[in-house]
Amino acid sequence: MQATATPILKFDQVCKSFESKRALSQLSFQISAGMVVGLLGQNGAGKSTLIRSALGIVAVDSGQVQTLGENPLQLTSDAKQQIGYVAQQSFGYEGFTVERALDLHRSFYPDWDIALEQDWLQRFELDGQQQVQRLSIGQRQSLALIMAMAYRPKLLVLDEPVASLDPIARRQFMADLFDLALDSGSAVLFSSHITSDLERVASHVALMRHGDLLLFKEIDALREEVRLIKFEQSPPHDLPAGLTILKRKDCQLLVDGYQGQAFTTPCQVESLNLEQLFLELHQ
Ligand SMILES: Nc1ncnc2c1ncn2[C@@H]1O[C@H](COP(=O)(O)OP(=O)(O)OP(=O)(O)O)[C@@H](O)[C@H]1O
Repeated sequence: MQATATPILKFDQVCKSFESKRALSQLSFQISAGMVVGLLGQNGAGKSTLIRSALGIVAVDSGQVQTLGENPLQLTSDAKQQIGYVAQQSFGYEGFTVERALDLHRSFYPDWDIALEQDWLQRFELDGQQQVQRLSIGQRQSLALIMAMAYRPKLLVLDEPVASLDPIARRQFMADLFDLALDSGSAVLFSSHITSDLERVASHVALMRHGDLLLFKEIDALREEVRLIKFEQSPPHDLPAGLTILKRKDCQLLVDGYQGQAFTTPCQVESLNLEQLFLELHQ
């Protein structure tokens, strides 16, 4: 996938603590148009704080965040019109039917794509006459997704968007996310605990632990370059050039930057899928 050079979201050395608790630690990364970035990390790793900082819901302590080239705490209405956001907890519109809720929501966005809205209503099998408060949690989440996507925002931010969706809706939604990013020149940032979804649709993965960004990497490059090296004895001190150690445990090293380098001591080199990588990093 080609990503243009101008970053849609940029974090530079960003730190954020809540009282003495560190939520973000020296975070730096950039997201450009066409990128679908999956944010992965344990509970409390800092994913929501990162997302909220990007949207100006949370003020960072130090470093710089730029969202669509602006300070997220002072976004212009023009920039706000180009951001779509679905939070972990669902939204209001109680007392409205689905149709009336969409009518109201649509009125805020001049670039609303009615065909896209209708298409998604059908895919999620949402009934326009249904009262919002009678929708199941998954159906509400589906409606929230339509509301965040139908104006084809330049930046779409989703905090665990599919956790409440059934596997069919989830698969469909994740596939469409990718298409949307490609078609509309959008960037997508989403958090998920479902590594298989993330592996299937994300172009990049951002892996967080205790507020640190351990890895921000293209999925294909991750498959190629992250390896678990199992040595017969303690790992040697002088490793081949180009390797970055992600984790050291007993006779094992988890490394990034593997390109077929040869080791001087006997070892076994194993590739990992995303779930295995996640487990290795957290064991
Ligand atoms: N408003 C807040 N006040 C105090 N502490 C907070 C606040 N928001 C987040 N934290 C703390 O910051 C850390 C990161 O939380 P965050 O919600 O960003 O994690 P997360 O990766 O999104 O977790 P989860 O997967 O459970 O949603 C946690 O230790 C959390 O307790």
